[in-house]
Amino acid sequence: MRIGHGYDVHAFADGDHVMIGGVRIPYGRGLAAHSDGDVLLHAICDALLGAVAAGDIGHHFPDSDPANAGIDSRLLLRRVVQSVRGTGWSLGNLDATVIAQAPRMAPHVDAMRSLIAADCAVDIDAVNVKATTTEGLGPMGRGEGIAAHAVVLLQPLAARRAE
Ligand SMILES: Nc1ccn([C@@H]2O[C@H](COP(=O)(O)O)[C@@H](O)[C@H]2O)c(=O)n1
Ligand SMILES: C[C@@]1(CO)OP(=O)(O)OP(=O)(O)OC[C@H]1O
Repeated sequence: MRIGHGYDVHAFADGDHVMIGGVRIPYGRGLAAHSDGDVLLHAICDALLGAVAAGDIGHHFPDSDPANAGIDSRLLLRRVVQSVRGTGWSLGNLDATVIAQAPRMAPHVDAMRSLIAADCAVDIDAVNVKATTTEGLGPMGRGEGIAAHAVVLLQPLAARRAE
């Protein structure tokens, strides 16, 4: 087994929606980023890369590369999943936490889980997404941005086939 952790944060900027877990959530602000700013998917990518000691998302998809400008983070996640599988590991399960005072994540959590599970080629039961405010404390509590943590457990590809 291999374990990995990922963390990402993006500041709010002008806009009318945020992309979180592949879901477009209408909101009075957007997230500043080179890509679509999907902080949850970025944290998951980093957790997956961390689990196979392959660095981080910025190493594989630099924000200096125009090809990544405005890119759909689901594409990045699928590429990371392929790369992880190439090393002989596959996702066992993942658990993630979105830290945001607003907008509300709860109505969108099942849609996020479904998209993430599809991109990681696992059952939805292997994917948990939860959200918390910081009760108004700190930068997220002041509504300056959104952060996300993700933890993944990988299993050998052979073990998965044997299940
Ligand atoms: N952006 C958020 C933050 C939290 N939730 C949900 O609200 C519940 C209470 O959150 P706490 O701040 O007290 O941890 C919790 O069940 C969260 O799922 C949310 O939907 N969106
Ligand atoms: C995803 C990338 C690449 O478009 O850019 P951002 O959207 O700015 O996101 P960040 O979390 O800073 O991570 C890595 C980047 O290289």
